[in-house]
Amino acid sequence: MSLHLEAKLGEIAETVLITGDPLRARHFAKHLQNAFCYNHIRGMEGYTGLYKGKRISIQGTGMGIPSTALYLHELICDYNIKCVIRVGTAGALQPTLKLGQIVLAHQAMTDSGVVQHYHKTTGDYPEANQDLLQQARVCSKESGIVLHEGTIFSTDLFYAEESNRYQTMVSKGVLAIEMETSMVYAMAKYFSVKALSLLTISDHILSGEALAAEERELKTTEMLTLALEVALRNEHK
Ligand SMILES: O=P(O)(O)O[C@H]1O[C@H](CO)[C@@H](O)[C@H]1O
Ligand SMILES: O=c1cc[nH]c(=O)[nH]1
Repeated sequence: MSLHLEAKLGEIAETVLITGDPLRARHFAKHLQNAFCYNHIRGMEGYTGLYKGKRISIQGTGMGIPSTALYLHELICDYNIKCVIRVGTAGALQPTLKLGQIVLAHQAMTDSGVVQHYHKTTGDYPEANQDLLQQARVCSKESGIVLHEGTIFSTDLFYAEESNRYQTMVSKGVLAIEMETSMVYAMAKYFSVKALSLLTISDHILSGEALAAEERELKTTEMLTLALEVALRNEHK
């Protein structure tokens, strides 16, 4: 048991899928066999079950870097997890991206002041684990689920008032914006844990179009399938 998770030692698998919405974790857990809920503290549900015979956990983290960093710290330092795959949603920044498409985040820029606590170098950005990136490409090819690969941006501020806020990101070719990946990649590297982030486009920053809540659940299932296949093939070294 840790401060915010009541799972017994051994109840959380070495590979954990994380997602902002704890109800999405509950929904995703329906894709596992024999899944059980190991955490109810603060309603931040977490489940462990089997996918094609492999133990996998799915944990809600809440929105944003502070909440995600707290759960990820406890998962790594108190429950010894070895691999984390974020399955989240993001806003598209490039006109070529369509609602429901999936982004594979190579690296994540950020405006957060706390990521530097774990990512101490300047001039580069926290990156995905290369083995997991490669596995995601293989799974994408085999399943026919298309991935859009590139840089994303993790922000601390969902709503911002400047009209030109996204201009630089768009012109630099940043694919999408969300609120956690930069810290997930930075912490994972710091603690020698593997990390990958898959993001379903839930809205379009440029056009304002957005998926309805029920559509969002439907569209995120493809991303979940891909994440489970990556998790299945991942070996801990
Ligand atoms: O769908 P999730 O994983 O919550 O991710 C995105 O959605 C939330 C904002 O609506 C932020 O957490 C953002 O990163
Ligand atoms: O952080 C996020 C997540 C989804 N869509 C956005 O526009 N921002």
